[in-house]
Amino acid sequence: MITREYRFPLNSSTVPAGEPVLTVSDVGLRFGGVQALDGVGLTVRQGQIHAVIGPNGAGKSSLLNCVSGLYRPQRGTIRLSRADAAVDLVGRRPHEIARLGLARSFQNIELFKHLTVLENLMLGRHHRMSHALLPALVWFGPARRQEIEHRAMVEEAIDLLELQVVRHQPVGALSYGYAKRVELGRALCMQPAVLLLDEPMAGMNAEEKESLARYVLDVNELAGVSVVLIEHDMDVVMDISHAVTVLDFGRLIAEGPPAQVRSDPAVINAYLGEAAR
Ligand SMILES: Nc1ncnc2c1ncn2[C@@H]1O[C@H](COP(=O)(O)OP(=O)(O)OP(=O)(O)O)[C@@H](O)[C@H]1O
Repeated sequence: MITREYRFPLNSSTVPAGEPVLTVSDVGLRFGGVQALDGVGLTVRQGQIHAVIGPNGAGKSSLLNCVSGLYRPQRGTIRLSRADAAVDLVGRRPHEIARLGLARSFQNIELFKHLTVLENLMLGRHHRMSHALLPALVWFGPARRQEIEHRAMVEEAIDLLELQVVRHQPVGALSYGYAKRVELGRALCMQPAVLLLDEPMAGMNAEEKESLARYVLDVNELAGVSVVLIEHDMDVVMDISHAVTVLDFGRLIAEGPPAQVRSDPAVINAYLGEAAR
C-alpha cells in the first residue's frame, strides 16, 4: 500500500507490478570440483520480496554474485527486464550491472567507518554522478544541479529509513542495527531496479531483526523496490516475503509462496527439519 508520495523515485524499474523484473535461467557455476550452482532458475516479479533460502553452502551467495557480476556463470542466462526490453547481465562487469539498477548489500558491513551517515549515503550516488571533477569543484552549472538532485535523493532515503538523528554521526560510532540500516540506505540511494540483500539480519538480536525487517518492508511497499533477500531466519522469510526459492547443493529444490514452501517435504528434509512439521 502506498501511503506516501515520493518526489524522487528511489525505485528505477520501469516494469509494471507483478511482471518479471529479474529472470535467472539454468545457471551453472563450477569452482574446480565444486558445482556451486547447477541449473538454477528464478523469476523475481516487480514489487515483490523474493527470498532465497537453503542450508550453508547451498549456493545462495554464489547466485547473488552471478547476478551482480562478481562471478561469471559457465552456463545460463540472467536478464534484467525494463518496460521496453530486457538486458543480458552475464558477462557484464559489476559496476556496469550496478549502473543498470542492481544494488546489493553484503554479509559483512561494507561502509566507510570514519565518514558520516550522510557521506556514506552520498557514496551510494557515486555511480550516477556523471560530471567531471573540475566543474564539481568550481560549483556551478550542471554539476551544481546534479549535486542538489543527488542530495534530494539521499534525503528521501534518510526520511524513509528514519536516519535523521544519526545523519552527521560517523558510521563507526553507530550500533550494529543502525549500521545495517545505513547499508540498506546506501544501496537504496543507488536507485535500484532490484535490491539484492545478502543476509542483512545476520548477527542481529530479535529486536534488531524485527526493526530491519520493517524497513525492508517499507523499502518494498513505500518505495516500490523489488528485493531479493537471502535470509536464514524463517520467521522473517515467512513474515515479509512474497515468493521463496529454496536451494540445496546448488540445485533448486522448491519455489513458491512462503506457506507452500514451508510445508514442502523436500524443503523440510533438506533445510527446515522436523521442527517445521
Ligand atoms: N570463490 C569461491 N571459490 C571456491 N568455491 C566457492 C567460492 N564461492 C563459493 N564456493 C563454494 O560454492 C558452494 C556454494 O557456496 P555459497 O557461499 O554460494 O553458499 P551459501 O548458500 O551462500 O552458504 P552460506 O549460507 O554459508 O553463506 C560452497 O561449496 C562453497 O564452498
